[in-house]
Amino acid sequence: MTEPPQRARAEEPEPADEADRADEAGEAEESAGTGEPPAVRCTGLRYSFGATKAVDDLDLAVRAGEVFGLLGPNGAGKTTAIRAVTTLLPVPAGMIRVFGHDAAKEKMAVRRLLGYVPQALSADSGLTGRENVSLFARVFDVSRRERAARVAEALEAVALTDAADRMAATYSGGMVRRLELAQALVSAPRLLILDEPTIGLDPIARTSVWDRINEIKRATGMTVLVTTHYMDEAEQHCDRVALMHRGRIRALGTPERLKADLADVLESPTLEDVFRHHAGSGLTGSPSDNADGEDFRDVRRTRRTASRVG
Ligand SMILES: Nc1ncnc2c1ncn2[C@@H]1O[C@H](COP(=O)(O)OP(=O)(O)OP(=O)(O)O)[C@@H](O)[C@H]1O
Repeated sequence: MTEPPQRARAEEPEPADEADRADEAGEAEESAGTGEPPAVRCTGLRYSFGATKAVDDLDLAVRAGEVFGLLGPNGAGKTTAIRAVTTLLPVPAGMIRVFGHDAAKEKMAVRRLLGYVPQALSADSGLTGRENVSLFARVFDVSRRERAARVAEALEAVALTDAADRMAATYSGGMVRRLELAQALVSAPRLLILDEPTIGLDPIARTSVWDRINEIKRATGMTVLVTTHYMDEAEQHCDRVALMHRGRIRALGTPERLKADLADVLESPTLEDVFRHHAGSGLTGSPSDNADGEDFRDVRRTRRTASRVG
């Protein structure tokens, strides 16, 4: 990855016209012909841990059926935002709606619509793959009559049928991640939320996880909301991305559009260049805006060493 020239940080991209802006922000989804509410709508979402504003006035609409990527460095607020969407963090009414249901007022309705793969390990190494998925089927109230078939389908969808009756402790990192996907899929969610689904995986395992996600999305029309540090994955697999920094969305749009917006100031910009432009000193003019000095490359290096499987 090449270093972006300094001038890219000092110049703002050309603003898009209002209609495009609204469309990029997801505001036009209801007039897009489906009449369906967005999969997720956050309106002025705020969440603080004591004095730390983890999410600060976030507006976002994820369209039904898209793969939406939330990108940002450590501490940007991505996990906090998606945990609020899952209802695991309480927020006041009116801030989050999932397929039209208010996350504060209709918590159970929202929970029934989504599958969540957290960043932390959620599979039990002392159970087989099938037992792990069955456990989630029970937790998510999949009827006893349907359970065995749904578990088998979920394992099949992530290509773990052959390994289903082996202990999860014998799985590779990529297989564990696919198992966690199966756990989230067993309740047939309309919205799949994935927090760093490929963290710590080698490139082949990363590809295999994304292949499964894309196939499931094609087969079911499921909406996918994903956080990732991997810009290449976001470019390749996300329909739209939001770049988040210090609790706020700094840019939002298709990867192509965000790069095109920067084309006037940088030759062949990458998504990483776009992020640097928006989250670096370019936004505030203050060099201290990225005072911790950490960028995606640092994050990627750190996370590559992360041990995912126990
Ligand atoms: N349980 C908590 N208690 C106190 N502060 C927290 C807690 N969880 C998150 N924070 C703080 O909130 C901010 C946002 O954290 P969050 O985990 O949402 O970021 P993130 O973008 O998901 O980062 P990462 O990629 O490292 O997971 C950070 O400053 C973090 O230190």
